[in-house]
Amino acid sequence: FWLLQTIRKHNLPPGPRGLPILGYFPFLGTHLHKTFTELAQVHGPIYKLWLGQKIYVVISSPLLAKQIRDNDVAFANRDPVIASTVLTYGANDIAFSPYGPEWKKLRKVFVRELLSNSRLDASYVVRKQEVGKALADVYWKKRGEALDFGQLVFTTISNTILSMLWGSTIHGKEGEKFFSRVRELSSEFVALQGAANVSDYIPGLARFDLQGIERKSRRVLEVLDGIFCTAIDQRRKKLVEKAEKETTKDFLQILLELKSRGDDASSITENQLKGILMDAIIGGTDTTSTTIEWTMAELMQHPDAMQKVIKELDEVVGRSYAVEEFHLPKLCYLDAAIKETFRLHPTVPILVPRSARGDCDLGGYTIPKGATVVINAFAIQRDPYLWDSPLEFRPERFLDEKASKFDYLGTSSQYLPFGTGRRVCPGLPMAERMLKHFLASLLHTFEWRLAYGTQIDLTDKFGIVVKLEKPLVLVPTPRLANPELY
Ligand code: HEM
Repeated sequence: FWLLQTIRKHNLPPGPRGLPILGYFPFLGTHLHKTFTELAQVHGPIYKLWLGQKIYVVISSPLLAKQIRDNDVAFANRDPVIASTVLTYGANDIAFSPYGPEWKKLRKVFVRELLSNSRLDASYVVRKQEVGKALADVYWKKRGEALDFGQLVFTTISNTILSMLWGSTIHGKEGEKFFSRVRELSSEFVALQGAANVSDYIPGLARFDLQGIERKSRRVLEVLDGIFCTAIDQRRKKLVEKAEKETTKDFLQILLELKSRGDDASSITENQLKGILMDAIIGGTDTTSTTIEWTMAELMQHPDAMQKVIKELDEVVGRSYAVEEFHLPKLCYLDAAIKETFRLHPTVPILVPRSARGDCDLGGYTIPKGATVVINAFAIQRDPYLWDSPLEFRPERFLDEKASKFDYLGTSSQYLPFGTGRRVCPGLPMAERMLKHFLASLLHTFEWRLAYGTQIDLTDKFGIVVKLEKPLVLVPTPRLANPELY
């Protein structure tokens, strides 16, 4: 009855038929971004899907994405799946809290206190140290040997983020143990969030938790929470002792200071503090490291483009120096290669779905309150009406003057790897620095070739973050003569 009422009352977009009760759920396939793209070819740039009792509206044109941005507040809610809600302390984080004063406060804290230019300049020392450790490790232990490039990058990026979060809180062997446990759990976290859970679509079944996803999520949360609590306790002790005279505060210290401030405008609860830690670990690690891996795979596949990147590094940095963050603005070809990789392989291809805050109009249709709205960046960024030879890897398309409109803020609705509007990714400045600096360092210090008997395979594997299906196995050979640079 409720369903019929919704259908009758609203001028809903067209869409494919599904099965009774389950809707289109059984037909989604394993690669959601591709299924959504194929459906757009049949049903147009805006269509709806019933998934169980939920309406999904999928957008695949820049014009409609722009309409969403222009009417941003109307689409500024999220509709987290059960796993996301559990794992973020009941959506007490930035990514999943509903649009409103609490979300605004958390986002402001995150952007101003953790990710401002001055904070990021101050934490460069930590990023540089972690990149240095990774390069030294490859140089002394793995040069000339086949290594899993994705694993190297994931470990380094997660260590970098964890060091920025609470690096000076937990030291030595204990720190190493913590880091490796968090790394393992964050992969599980991402898998749970991406799993198709029938409880999300048929709320009446949620209490049975048929696939056990809620139970597993609670287990992962319990372990991560234990780690957070230990880190917080240790950091609190240090604050009380006032034993340290650090010039750089880690993020945890800044967050604890905010928590104890006691004014409503900027103080945060313990759950919100942990929610922010979770966002930085989960939102930042897999996304950034996967982008580095995709860019490397494309460059290995396109030796001409690789040569241009290397030549630029030799000119801008020189073989007697290490890459520093201040070199990054001058590495224009590398920047274009990364932008082109994001276009072809957006790491978060259907972005993080939004939810309509009330009934609203979009493209001549009514989007009912609570409907989930998905922008298919993957489809838009490969649309042959928008891009010349869209399936070709051509960094040059981001070098001419016209290309300057394609920034990472979603200013052009044709290019949206970090989303758009007020919920655009707040981690962007940190992601951009980390990924460019680490990738540039890897390419500057080593020459990479494919391991014997392997080839580049650009097949992707869907999840919230889309990865390479097969590992990229490469052999590094040192390029720089001075061992002190490693
Ligand atoms: C290559 C790296 C990254 C990519 C591709 C990426 C992509 C995205 C996308 C597509 C969204 C959704 C935007 C929208 O709804 O319009 C998002 C949101 C978010 N990202 Fe990122 N991200 C990256 C790195 C990071 C990092 C390093 C952090 C944290 C340190 C981070 C934290 C977040 C948070 C907290 C949100 C939720 C924002 C909100 O709902 O207000 N991300 N990201």
